[in-house]
Amino acid sequence: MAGMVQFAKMNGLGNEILVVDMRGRADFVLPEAAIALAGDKATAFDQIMAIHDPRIKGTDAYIDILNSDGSKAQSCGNGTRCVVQALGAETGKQIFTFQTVAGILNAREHEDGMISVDMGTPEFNWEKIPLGEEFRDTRMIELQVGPIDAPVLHSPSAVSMGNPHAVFWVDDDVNSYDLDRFGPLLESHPVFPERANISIARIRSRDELDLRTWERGAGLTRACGSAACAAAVSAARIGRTERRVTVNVPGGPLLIDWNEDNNKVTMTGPAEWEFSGQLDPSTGHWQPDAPQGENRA
Ligand SMILES: N[C@@H](CCC[C@H](N)C(=O)O)C(=O)O
Repeated sequence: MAGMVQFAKMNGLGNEILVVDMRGRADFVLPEAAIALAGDKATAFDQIMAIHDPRIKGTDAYIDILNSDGSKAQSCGNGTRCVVQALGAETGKQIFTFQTVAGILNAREHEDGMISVDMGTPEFNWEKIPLGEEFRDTRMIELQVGPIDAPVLHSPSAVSMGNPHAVFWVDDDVNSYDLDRFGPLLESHPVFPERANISIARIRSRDELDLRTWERGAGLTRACGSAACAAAVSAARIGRTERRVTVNVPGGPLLIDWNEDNNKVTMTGPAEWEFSGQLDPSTGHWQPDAPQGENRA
């Protein structure tokens, strides 16, 4: 299907997002289009959130998520907030239900502009994360970086928030680790058959964490919402924090709240609009919208 579609360049705490309006169409944003858009400085992004017509009753949209390497992702917390802000501005609605390949997501925009997303139920079973070998206890799995007798990073917690995550715990500054170097090696380690998002986390107190993430399919990012959720539930699971924590990512703070029934992780944070345009979902060719006030033919 030919033709341009509308998009908005947005960000969620510096996690670079393209929200692409695919409603009314049967085609998808193709991986080659994603790679072309990611390679252009003006449209460089971490995730594309492609909004499609709802597939099931009671949902507002189906969302297809692509990483900047063209691969698909099951979940994207920061991108979901961007979709809520974009659709909220269009419709005046504040409450949304989306379907993704990982299931149903409920989200709400608050009066102050902050947006909460229910990121669903964390999965700790090794086969479902998935891990490449059996680990009965995924609170700390056997995996290390560096010399066997003095590892630089070791024993990460593993969890799926719809997408696979490994969280390495450190006691010092998360910025002092060369995540640029370890990230790509760990992302594709055989213990993660579907690759994984790799994070380094420092627990500051029972209600605050610092976090940096190397994202599967996107590399180092300024924020990763699902990783913030993964770190928060993992820290609570090993007994080092409460269930409600602030997670400081390079782009700013996210509030994460894991409910007592263990089936809901609510992430709250901002979303920001940058500019809009039209793009071709099969090639990635794009053009900006005329600035407001200019005469559009
Ligand atoms: N930035 C996202 C997570 C993106 C998906 C990830 N790279 C994957 O492939 O699983 C977020 O905010 O959650």
